[in-house]
Amino acid sequence: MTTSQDLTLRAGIHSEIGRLREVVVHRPGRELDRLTPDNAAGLLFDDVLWAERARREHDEFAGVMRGHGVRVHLFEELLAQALATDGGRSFAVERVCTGRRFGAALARELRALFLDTDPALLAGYLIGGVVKSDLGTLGGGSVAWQSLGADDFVLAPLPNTLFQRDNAAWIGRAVAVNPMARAARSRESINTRTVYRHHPLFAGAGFEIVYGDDDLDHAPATLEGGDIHVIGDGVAMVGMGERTTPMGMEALARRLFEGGHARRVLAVELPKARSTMHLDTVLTMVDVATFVAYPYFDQAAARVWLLTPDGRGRECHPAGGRRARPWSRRRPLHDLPHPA
Ligand SMILES: NC(=O)NCCC[C@H](N)C(=O)O
Repeated sequence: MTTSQDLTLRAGIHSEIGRLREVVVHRPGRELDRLTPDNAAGLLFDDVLWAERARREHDEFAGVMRGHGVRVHLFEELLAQALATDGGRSFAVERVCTGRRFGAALARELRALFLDTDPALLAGYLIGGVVKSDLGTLGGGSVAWQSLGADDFVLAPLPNTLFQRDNAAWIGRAVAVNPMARAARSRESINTRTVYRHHPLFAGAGFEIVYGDDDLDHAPATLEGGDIHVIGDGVAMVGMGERTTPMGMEALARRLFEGGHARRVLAVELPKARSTMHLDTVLTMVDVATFVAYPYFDQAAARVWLLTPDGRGRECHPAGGRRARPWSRRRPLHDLPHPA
């Protein structure tokens, strides 16, 4: 059960460890059923998941959160509700059905079809993907269509919708709709923007989208929410590694400062490897000055910069030198010394 219809939203994230009141999660859908040994790696999965089991586990998890008084919003429902508005539907359809993605002839037909599709079914298509046989007879003059087999994807599935934290991140009352580093996840932003722009739940929620809510190609200034930790007291920590680049981090920091959403950003360099894909892969904040750390992440070797609203980013060296005295083992991260 979701209460997304209730139009009062307590929106904002002010720390990693405060009380959770509202959460957006995605219940695994058809996109997970569509993972195969052949396409898993391209869709950024190490293996094929047991989708039915994932759904059961998801339902239990959501139930536990509800039991603690958390209002749980299911992303696919939010998307369907946003697509039920005229503005939301045309916003999404225009951006998904482009000539570049499908060729002009098929794009035109898909646009007409999707504008006329039931919102819940369309939300399922936009997340779960579409194979040729889902659509019946289409594409009279389209070579792109004719060249597809019955089981080929017309529209690829987005199985990483599961990782809701990555595509949209809240920092205080600021939202970044993140330009994703991998092509397999880039379409997630269209779905997320559709929800934030067109779902009535967010209409009066008093937040500002500070990054990514446009049709620009932001690469190489990519940014993923798993790299963003809201430490508290106006400080955000951003990992830079395989997915988030220094340019993406700087763009976010500048927008956060301009909007008064943060007073400090700590940028932490991560090894560019899958095992340290995001900051939240290696560090989890569990109390005001306590993190659980991935043991193979060499904290002492990590370079850290402090960015301030004057537009400067300065590397932080703890007293005695970075290697001589690993700050991360002695001080809470939000207590880093100010650079000289
Ligand atoms: N924040 C996270 O832990 N995100 C995990 C993302 C995994 C996903 N398969 C990806 O490669 O993007």
